[in-house]
Amino acid sequence: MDNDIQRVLYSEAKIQETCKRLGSQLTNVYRSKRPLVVCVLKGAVPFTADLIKRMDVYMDLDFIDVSSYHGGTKSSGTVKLLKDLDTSVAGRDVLFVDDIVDTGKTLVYLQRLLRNRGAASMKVCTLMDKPEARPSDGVKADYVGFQVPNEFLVGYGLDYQGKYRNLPYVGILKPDIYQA
Ligand SMILES: O=P(O)(O)OC[C@H]1O[C@H](OP(=O)(O)OP(=O)(O)O)[C@H](O)[C@@H]1O
Ligand SMILES: Nc1nc2[nH]cnc2c(=O)[nH]1
Repeated sequence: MDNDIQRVLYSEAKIQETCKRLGSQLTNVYRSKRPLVVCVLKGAVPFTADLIKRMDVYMDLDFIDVSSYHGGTKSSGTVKLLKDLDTSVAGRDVLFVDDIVDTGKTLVYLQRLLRNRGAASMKVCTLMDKPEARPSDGVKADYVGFQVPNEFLVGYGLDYQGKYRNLPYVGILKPDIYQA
């Protein structure tokens, strides 16, 4: 897989350092609460796994699966709910964990869905934020690892046609991979 990567943007060590920083920030925020951590499948799996180990709080963990990217590099614009939570969110302090906020459509969809179910609070922690991909008055993440350039990224959960999620770092693919 390494041969398909043109440039590494965030190394494994840098990502782990960032998980540690975000984890201690979130420990302070949720110290006296018991948050419901919602991992947004599938891309957020590696980040969620590393982040929650750095959060020294009592918490519950659940998973929701939504999708708007269908094998390519562009959002279809329509977010679909593929798997719902198992937990009731009424009165809960919800922390969404995602790998990237890009156009923000996924987040808008998720916040609307859970607001209607009576969550007490909703915050968003994302490893990567691509603010250039949405209007300046668009949705905002509360806790951000890296502000990333407006490019299509892979690795550490992020896929291209289902591949590269298991790379331990985040990078940019060589252009010929898209043409292959
Ligand atoms: O801000 P947006 O433009 O909505 O993009 C962000 C979403 O896109 C990716 O998920 P995707 O829909 O590709 O599903 P996946 O995590 O299963 O790959 C990523 O994991 C985010 O959830
Ligand atoms: N693989 C991948 N998926 C995304 N979903 C939203 N933005 C991205 C991105 O830059 N790369």
